[in-house]
Amino acid sequence: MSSSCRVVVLISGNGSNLQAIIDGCDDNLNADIVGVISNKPDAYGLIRAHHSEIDTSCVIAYKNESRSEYDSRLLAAVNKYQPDLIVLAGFMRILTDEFVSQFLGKMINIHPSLLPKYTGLNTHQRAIDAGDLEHGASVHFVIPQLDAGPVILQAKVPVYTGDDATVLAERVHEQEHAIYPLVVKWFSLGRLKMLEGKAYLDGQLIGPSGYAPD
Ligand SMILES: Nc1nc2c(c(=O)[nH]1)N[C@@H](CN(C=O)c1ccc(C(=O)N[C@@H](CCC(=O)O)C(=O)O)cc1)CN2
Ligand SMILES: NCC(=O)N[C@@H]1O[C@H](COP(=O)([O-])[O-])[C@@H](O)[C@H]1O
Repeated sequence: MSSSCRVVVLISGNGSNLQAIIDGCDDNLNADIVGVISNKPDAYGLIRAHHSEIDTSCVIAYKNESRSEYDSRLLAAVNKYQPDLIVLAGFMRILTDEFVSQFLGKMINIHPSLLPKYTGLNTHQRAIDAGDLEHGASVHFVIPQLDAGPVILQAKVPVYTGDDATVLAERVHEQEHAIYPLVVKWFSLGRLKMLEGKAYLDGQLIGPSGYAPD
């Protein structure tokens, strides 16, 4: 059996996606979360990690610290774990090109929209305001350009009349918790790769809207 995939998860908040991946790793013996790093000391995801006896650390931004200086400290904290995969799970900082370039093809993110729609923040309200009938989440490889990396897997949810951002977010979260652990499993089994800026599963090119079974 190949050695386990060493996974480091970066968070900023509640950590429900972290929890889904923790739970998923219990079944997927090929992945092992070796560290959780937060930029916020009060992130509930740190509690979740502690409950699962996962090592945690905080990298808190100093006042007047440049983005590059912060990312240098974050890089040192990440590399202590010697990860095979970095998972951004509600990590709410834009990472510098220098940081991202260290982990091309081994860093993924979950974004609460059907990319390429609604990169950035406040995606649920933007979908509601636009009158969209469907919304969702996307798992993608991380590249320097924000939320622009090749999409790996998407999940769609309906948008109902009367939805507010909180209700829609909860509907999206349910789908996030299903797809993110699956993508981590694919990567940990060596099935998922990023080559020349494109995502491949089992050697097959993944389309712009993510993997779609035949
Ligand atoms: N270089 C990259 N960095 C990050 C990516 C990426 O694709 N490339 N994904 C994001 C995750 N993300 C959306 O999925 C995201 C996170 C944060 C922000 C943002 O505007 N952050 C602000 C601070 C906001 C806050 O503190 O609430 C900032 O960093 O100035 C946008 C999108 C992770 N990083
Ligand atoms: N742009 C990044 C972004 O908005 N990510 C979103 O933050 C939430 C984190 O929830 P969690 O802390 O419960 O996993 C998730 O919905 C994720 O899609």
